[in-house]
Amino acid sequence: MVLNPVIPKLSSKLIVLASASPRRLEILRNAGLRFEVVPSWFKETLDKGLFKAPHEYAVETAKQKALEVARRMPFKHLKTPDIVIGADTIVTVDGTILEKPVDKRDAYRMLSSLSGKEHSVFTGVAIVICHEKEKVDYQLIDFYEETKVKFADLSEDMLWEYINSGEPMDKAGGYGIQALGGMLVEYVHGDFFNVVGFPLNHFCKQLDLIYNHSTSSLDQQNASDCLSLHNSSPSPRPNSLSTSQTHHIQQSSSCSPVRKVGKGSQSEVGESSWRLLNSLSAHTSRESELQDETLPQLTNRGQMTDLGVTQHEPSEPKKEDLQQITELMDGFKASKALFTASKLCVFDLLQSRPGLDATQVAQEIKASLKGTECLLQACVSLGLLKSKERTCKKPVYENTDLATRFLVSGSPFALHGYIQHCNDIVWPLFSHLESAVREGTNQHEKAFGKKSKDIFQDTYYNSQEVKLRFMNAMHSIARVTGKAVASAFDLSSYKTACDLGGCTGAMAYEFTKAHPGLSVTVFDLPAVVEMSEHFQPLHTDNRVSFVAGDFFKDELPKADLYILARILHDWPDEKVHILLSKIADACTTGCGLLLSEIFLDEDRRGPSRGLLQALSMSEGKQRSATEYSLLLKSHGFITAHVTHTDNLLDAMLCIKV
Ligand SMILES: C[S@@+](CC[C@H](N)C(=O)[O-])C[C@H]1O[C@@H](n2cnc3c(N)ncnc32)[C@H](O)[C@@H]1O
Repeated sequence: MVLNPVIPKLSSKLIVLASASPRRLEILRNAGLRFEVVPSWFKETLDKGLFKAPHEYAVETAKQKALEVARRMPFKHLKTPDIVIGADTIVTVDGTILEKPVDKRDAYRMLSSLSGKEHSVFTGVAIVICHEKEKVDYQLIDFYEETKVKFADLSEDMLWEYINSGEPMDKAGGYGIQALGGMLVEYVHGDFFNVVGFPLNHFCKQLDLIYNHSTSSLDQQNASDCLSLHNSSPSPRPNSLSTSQTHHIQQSSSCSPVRKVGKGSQSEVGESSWRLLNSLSAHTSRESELQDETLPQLTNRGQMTDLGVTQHEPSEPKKEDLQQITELMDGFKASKALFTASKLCVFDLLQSRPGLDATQVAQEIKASLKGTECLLQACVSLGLLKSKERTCKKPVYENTDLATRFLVSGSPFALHGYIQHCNDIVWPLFSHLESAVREGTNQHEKAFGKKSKDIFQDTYYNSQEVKLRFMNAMHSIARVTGKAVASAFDLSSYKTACDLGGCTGAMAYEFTKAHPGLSVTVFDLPAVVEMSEHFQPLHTDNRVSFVAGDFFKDELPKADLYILARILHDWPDEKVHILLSKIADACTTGCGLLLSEIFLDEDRRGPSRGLLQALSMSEGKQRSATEYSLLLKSHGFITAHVTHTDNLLDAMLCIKV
């Protein structure tokens, strides 16, 4: 087994799979590789027409997926991976590339084009090796594998039975060879795993080449690559990797989708190309962001020895490390300054009257001059306000674009309501965080002087004022996130939807805007529905209606799509099962369930927004996409698509089978 000798060398490395495909995950796990899963946010929208051959498209997509994760992690996850693996599988038949079907009709189109014919399955793989010094450098190895598959003649009945099983939806070419789709296949020529989604054998050969055929450690090797490549034009890879196969080392500053690949048969290891991608460096400090990206990076070669890094005096703390730690220590001060300025309506005031000085602002918000000056200056430092100095006069203030967009209460994306909720509810809970951690219980009694079993009924809807504030908070977040969630999937086959716990209807309105054929019933507690008319948008074509009820107890409105946006994280598994079984009972086969939440990374190391929110949660918990998928699967829903919307919420579309 080629992979085995490599594994010990990889055990200390942070290896990341930039793919949410459970099949790839299983293939690599079964091979004994230890890795984290961080699904790529790269959208598979490259123009296929730009590529001379289909495999070039798959390789480029794999590369962009892996690079997106490699570049995101140092910022979003605050850690740099050692290796990121990206992959993309496509099916080609008669010169057409087939990816994942978007709906049943698309699945039918794909499968009928494969019926009775031989087709090719290509998986492009990219291995990105990251080197973190003052900034992060990347090396890229990419390759692809082709497998030929022949389908039997498929009758209409067979086709539809397979489509209705739900299996085709998240698979390239619309079939899964490892499950029911295996019954459609007459023969396979080449690597079977390649058809499942990952060419394991070719990948192992690549790892072997990288880690076992090096004459020195990879780090050392990479360091010398960095130096030589920074100063030279494209050159062959140094001896350790220059076997009889062809390797291309290029100093590449372009992400051009059309690129040269070594000549050779599809399964030859020599197909891979090596590149040092300086221009794609992720910078770890603000100053380095400002550097000319084309300048060569200085690598202190003197620090490297045969054993790796030499012993040296404890170095001065790095500026960016200090910055990171102080930002964490001061984070609560920044939040509270934002909450206070928002509560005192500073941003609304400066929107209607830009150019006021501190004395005028203090008068208007009825606060002390000293305190107001400090608050305004802090807001300038946080990028929320701009100040203009006037000769011999006091500075005057106005909103930045960020404040105008999100902090002015009348703006379409105003987060004013949510900020007040953070100030009035989340902040007191976090001030008892130590007790929450010690006791493992919610701190409602300490924070608000009363126990809470059901946070909605016992805390949020206890008084009209608190209820409206909570609804305002939900409304503002839904308006910011709603469009991305509503347009994440093709929902054209659904006519009626029910937004369970849809609150003010803000999310429902986004769904009707994004899908002209869809009507949405918002189902929420009576206390909420009675106030919903206060939040209706001015122009509405009445495709949103409201029904009052309790989704744990009452009958759910009939619909062919159910929406659960930011609902399940509030509840423990027992309650989630009660709700899901009610939804499953209301659904017929083919009904959809759209779930929108923050999905935790599978290794639970991020995103920190979700993990921090979990600290103040009472009954509920945050979950990963796989955990949600499994909960839904136990009620007969299979996951068709998962998407990270690049917004505050992720989304998953599941189908009842
Ligand atoms: C966190 S909010 C999410 C609101 C909305 N889905 C969104 O994304 O903006 C949870 C919603 O669930 C509703 N809810 C809580 N318990 C409920 C129950 N037993 N029956 C119906 N709705 C409920 C709340 O009133 C609230 O509107």
